[in-house]
Amino acid sequence: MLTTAFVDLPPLQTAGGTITLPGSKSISNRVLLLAALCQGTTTLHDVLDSDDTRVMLAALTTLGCRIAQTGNTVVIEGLGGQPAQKQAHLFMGNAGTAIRPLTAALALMGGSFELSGVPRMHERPIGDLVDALRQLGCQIDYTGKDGYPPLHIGQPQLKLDAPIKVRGDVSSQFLTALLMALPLVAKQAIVIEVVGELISRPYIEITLNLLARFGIQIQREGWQRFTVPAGCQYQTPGTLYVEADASSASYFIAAGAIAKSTTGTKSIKILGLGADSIQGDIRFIEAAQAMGAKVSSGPNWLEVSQGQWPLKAIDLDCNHIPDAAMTLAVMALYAQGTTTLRNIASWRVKETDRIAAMACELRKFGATVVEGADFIQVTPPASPADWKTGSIHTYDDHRIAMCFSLAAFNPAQWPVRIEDPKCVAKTFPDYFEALFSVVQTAPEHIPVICVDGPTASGKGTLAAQLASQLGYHLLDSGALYRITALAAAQAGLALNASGEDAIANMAARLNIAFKNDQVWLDGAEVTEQIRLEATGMQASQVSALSKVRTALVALQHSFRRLPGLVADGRDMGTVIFPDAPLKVFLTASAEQRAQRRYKQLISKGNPTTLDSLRADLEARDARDMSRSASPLKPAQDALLMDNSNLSIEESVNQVLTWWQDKQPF
Ligand SMILES: Nc1ncnc2c1ncn2[C@@H]1O[C@H](COP(=O)(O)OP(=O)(O)OP(=O)(O)O)[C@@H](O)[C@H]1O
Ligand SMILES: Nc1ccn([C@H]2C[C@H](O)[C@@H](COP(=O)(O)O)O2)c(=O)n1
Repeated sequence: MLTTAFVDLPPLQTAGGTITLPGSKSISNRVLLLAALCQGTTTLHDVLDSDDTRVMLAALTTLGCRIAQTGNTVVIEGLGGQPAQKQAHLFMGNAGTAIRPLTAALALMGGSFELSGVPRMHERPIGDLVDALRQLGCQIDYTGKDGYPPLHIGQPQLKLDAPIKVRGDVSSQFLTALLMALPLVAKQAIVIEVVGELISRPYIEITLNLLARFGIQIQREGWQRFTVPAGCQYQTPGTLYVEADASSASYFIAAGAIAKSTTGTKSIKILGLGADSIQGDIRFIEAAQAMGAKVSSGPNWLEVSQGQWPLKAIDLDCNHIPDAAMTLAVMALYAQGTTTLRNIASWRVKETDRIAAMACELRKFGATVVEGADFIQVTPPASPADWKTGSIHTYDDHRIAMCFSLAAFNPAQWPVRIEDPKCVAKTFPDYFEALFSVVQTAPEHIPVICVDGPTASGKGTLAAQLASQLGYHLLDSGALYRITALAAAQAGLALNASGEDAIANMAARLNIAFKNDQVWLDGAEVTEQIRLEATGMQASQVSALSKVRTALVALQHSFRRLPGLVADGRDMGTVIFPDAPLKVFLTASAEQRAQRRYKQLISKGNPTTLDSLRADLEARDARDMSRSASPLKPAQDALLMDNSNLSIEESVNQVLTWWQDKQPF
């Protein structure tokens, strides 16, 4: 997962490949709770691992439920209708799919429970559910603001004869919560009457479908009246597979519709759900098709490619796909004409006020946006020249981060900045990694920051920190020369012109792997070995051989991957990435460098002397600078930085400032 302050998406061009999506949040949290409420053991496969499901799992564990988790498989020993702990404080984060059904279940079972969440959760209404539960005799108090969490739940005095009325026009989760919890107390039939027009009906269908899998057959009259049958009891289905998340699929369906196909790979194939999914957001496919997407499907898969282009504007009631409809709003940027998405009032009470947020962020691209109480209307920029770009504020809302990543396909080829990308952890922690695995762009669009300079100037330290702060890949090109030198020395080759052909041959076929902070050569860990001063000197020797340098070029280019690269070495800016938008030539006095290396080696327990180190590094620099093949020198357009008197933090901040100065946002 990207944990950086922002991620800059380079302009994207094509899409193609196969992706397996994480499990559905709606299904995961429902089945976790149902498995906890019933008697017996349930094994749930492909469960989503995200912030919201962790909130549910933590709450169930606190309530005394025995849960074993291995990867995405969760085995739950049900509580059999009563929590083992009758007193608890449960932190619900910002997980609406956790707090609502848990409130209902705990209020009916009774005890003494505090339910609270993040500040935004305390702004999300729950009053309609509490009102419904109070009709049943549940004891629920607001401990903050009336109508909103946090809540205190006490011991109920249940009266279940009269039909329960619940509002259905603010959130369907209130009805879901009652439907999931009432079987706990259904000694007699219990009737729920929905007041107002029920929104987001497909989510109720998921609830009914999953309840049926757990042995509860709810009787439904239209969308206004639901009966929980007398004497019904949760029964474990034993094993259950969670479908991939249909809302998460919307970003990849949209990418397939917007992007040109990659040559040879015709489309994006999405694994984990098919068009027959039980999730309401699967109907996003129809909306995407109406806009021009070409979609085919089979058991557990979807395949999407560009159909009509430009996309067609639509005017759609989105009540049935409230979450995925946000993706349509970004697709509208690529449509001819004005797209209107209606009946989306529920957006206003989600993770943020999504109508206001979407309007504000879409305007950053030059779109004309009209917003109303329950609709949004998007007219794209008139021509590629009218497109602008921006830094997308994400409001701690995973869907805003994910859907705006699609703006990186803009025809003006602007990069797009997404702030706080880790907010996707709510439902899709590895969203950006997944996106980068199925979208492509020309290498010259992928930014590279080059850091070249002499030995022990701090290149590696600087490059690693830049990469970590920008979420970029890292190329330590010196390590490649060090590994080559080690392999050559181990093979007994002469590290000079007489061994050049053999070493170059070997360099072209190196079997290396970088795993976390470890370096592996031919299945053996060589992390410490390649960092020895002696290996550095040998690396300097083999790096003077031009055939060896040529043999390592393709490998170095292969590190240029989305979303960007920081590369450190001697010839990054001059030879390997001459088109890099930022080249830094880092120096420090020989005295400073010798002292830094001295401290580094002594702290690792490697005895040495300052004088010998200084002599070695000066000899190494002299060879690196004087060789005929790609000598160490600043690129013509490099920015020079002498960090003799700068701290690491100051050096990093200086380069980040230079980098920011080059951005359009
Ligand atoms: N600005 C700085 N101030 C003080 N110490 C620094 C600074 N930058 C780096 N260092 C320290 O100097 C040592 C050498 O840094 P680093 O290994 O990053 O250099 P390098 O240029 O990559 O070396 P080499 O080319 O030999 O791989 C490290 O211990 C690092 O923590
Ligand atoms: N791009 C590069 C990177 C490294 N080398 C050579 C020269 C160095 O002395 C040696 C070890 O590099 P270090 O790990 O100290 O950065 O490898 C090069 O020629 N070109």
